[in-house]
Amino acid sequence: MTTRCYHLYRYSIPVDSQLILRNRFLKRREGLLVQIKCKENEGWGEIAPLPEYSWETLEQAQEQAIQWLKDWDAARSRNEKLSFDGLYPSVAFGLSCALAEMKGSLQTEGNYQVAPLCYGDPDELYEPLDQMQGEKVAKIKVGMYEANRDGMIADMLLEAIPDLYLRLDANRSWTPAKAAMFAKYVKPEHLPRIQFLEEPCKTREESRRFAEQTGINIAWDESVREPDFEVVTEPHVTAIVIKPTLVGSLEKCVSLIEKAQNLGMKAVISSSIESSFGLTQLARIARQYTPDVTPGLDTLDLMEYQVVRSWPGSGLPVADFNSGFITEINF
Ligand SMILES: O=C(O)CCC(=O)c1ccccc1C(=O)O
Ligand SMILES: [Mg+2]
Repeated sequence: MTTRCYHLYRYSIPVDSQLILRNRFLKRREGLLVQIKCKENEGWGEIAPLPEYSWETLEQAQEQAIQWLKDWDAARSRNEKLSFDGLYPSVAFGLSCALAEMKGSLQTEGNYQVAPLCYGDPDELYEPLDQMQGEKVAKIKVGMYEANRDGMIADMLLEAIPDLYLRLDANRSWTPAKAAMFAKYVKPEHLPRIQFLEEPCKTREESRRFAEQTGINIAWDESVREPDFEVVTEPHVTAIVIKPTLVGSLEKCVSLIEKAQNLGMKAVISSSIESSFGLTQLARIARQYTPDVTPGLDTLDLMEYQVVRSWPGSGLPVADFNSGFITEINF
């Protein structure tokens, strides 16, 4: 009799009609839930490649996950381990979470105090910021409208809320001239409360120059996933953003976190728009490995349902295994 078993489920839930990823509207968020059981221990993970960001499709991820589970079972019966090397990032992340849960190495408490995310209307921030305990930090997407408007909004919020810290995210959208235009509208005395601006310009070199010229701290996000990236100290680079679904196994994420922490930089655990299932695991990872940093996980409200595990305090309905949104994959 075998002591190991595993199951895969596919979820597909409707999302808020406004959600645009790069060039495309996302109508449903789809992904896999994997369950691994070994004797009386079990662990779960979410594998959810993000369209427009992940290189792998859900079909490719599913096929690879099935193969890995079969190989893992065979390896374990010879008392060997099976590594996550060569797997797609989303697959490595989901499987490594399932193993970590099973082994009890992923703690159960999470950090559900996230940085409220604003896509352009600053009025939406006042209420969540009012509810926030401890460090007041919000994240604003910039680079979608005029750069001077972005600058004015950031400046206005920093002026109106004296204990507010901001994270801004330009997703590499600004030319050096536009980035300079943004900076011009933020009063110098407010600049220290910009914790960081993620990837202001199209290239790392332009972003570095922007930081040097304006004194605004920056963070790497897209760069972290590029093959030549290394965590090193650089002037004005105060953080790296880690999106585990796009980065890879939990072990790989933890190694990046430790490198950043050793160099005095923040490592920010951030969402790739996972379901509540994956987001609650990310909140646990954040609490365990980045206890002093507010994670960037405020994306649950883009969805119309939660998936199986609920986020504390969320009022969204929870889709369970019998809901019709989740189907088992037989293999
Ligand atoms: O980091 C956060 O606070 C929220 C997550 C987020 O912004 C994001 C989510 C999915 C894909 C890309 C991005 C991004 O950082 O641009
Ligand atoms: Mg970003």
